[in-house]
Amino acid sequence: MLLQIEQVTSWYGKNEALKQVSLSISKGSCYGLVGPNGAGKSTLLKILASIILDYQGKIQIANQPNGSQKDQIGYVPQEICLEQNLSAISNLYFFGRLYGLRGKELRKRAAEVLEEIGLSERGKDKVMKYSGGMKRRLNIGCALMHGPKLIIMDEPTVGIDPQSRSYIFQMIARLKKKGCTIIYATHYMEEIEKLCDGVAFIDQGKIIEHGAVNELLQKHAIPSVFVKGNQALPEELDRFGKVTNHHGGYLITTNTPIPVMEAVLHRYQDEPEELIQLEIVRPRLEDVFFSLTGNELRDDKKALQEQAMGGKW
Ligand SMILES: Nc1ncnc2c1ncn2[C@@H]1O[C@H](COP(=O)(O)OP(=O)(O)OP(=O)(O)O)[C@@H](O)[C@H]1O
Repeated sequence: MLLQIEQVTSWYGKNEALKQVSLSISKGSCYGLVGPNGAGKSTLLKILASIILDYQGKIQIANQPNGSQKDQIGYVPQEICLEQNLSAISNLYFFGRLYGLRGKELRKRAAEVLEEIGLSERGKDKVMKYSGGMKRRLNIGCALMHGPKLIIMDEPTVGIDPQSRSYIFQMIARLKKKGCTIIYATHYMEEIEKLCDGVAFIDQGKIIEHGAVNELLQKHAIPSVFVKGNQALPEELDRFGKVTNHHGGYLITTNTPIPVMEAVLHRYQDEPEELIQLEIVRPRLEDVFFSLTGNELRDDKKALQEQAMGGKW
């Protein structure tokens, strides 16, 4: 394990923002932290990054005594934290100096990071001329200057275009390949499915479930078979699972999709042209969250997506 979080509890005044949070995160993994607004994600990440120092519990990075983790961690805050009047290179120099880099070493590292975030050609431009996506990438770059082994990203894809999102995903894959560990907080389940090996669901300051993404899908969510056609459904399908109307067809929620599909194919064998669609619908992490909490991840999902994408998701 690279990181052990044990029984971490934290307050803002009387508001208990984190309640006995415990997690183990292995080296070289990308670990997702998902939860609705106000769940406690940012608070946990700020504690890990030593921005919030007042908490109860224990945080241990492998081979580091408790409390000396700062240099091992790169923190990408939710808000863009850049000096708009300076160039990308100057911003990188600033963060590099904070971590003790100087002279040749500082310049070399800034050039490497610019390359890594795909901004080498624009390094001398002022940040104010950058698009939202470029600023996000530079925001990440600043956290990479000191070569941390644990990188904490707090919703790094909010407000960016699809190309920059995809670029950030590729960066994360490269960082993982180099052996870095990433903790990635987001509202977007599809990002977790794409990027993460493990995930923790957090709600009202508590971890409500955690584990490998595939295991959680298997444990909590049931696949379905979608059938659309001009024949009535075979009656025996009722015994395989719940049948609901869905998009002009039927959805049979079942742990045994193959016999369901066989029964449907049997029904249509003499008139196959009458069968319009037959497919297994795999469960999504969104379904797992819903089955655990009874809530959608976000009531304001659409609003935030629209804000993020300027209407285009
Ligand atoms: N600076 C603060 N002062 C007082 N309360 C705060 C502060 N920051 C967060 N909180 C409260 O702590 C709880 C956890 O907030 P936190 O920002 O960690 O959640 P989050 O999951 O990151 O939410 P979001 O997705 O909206 O960023 C919420 O009830 C929030 O209102």
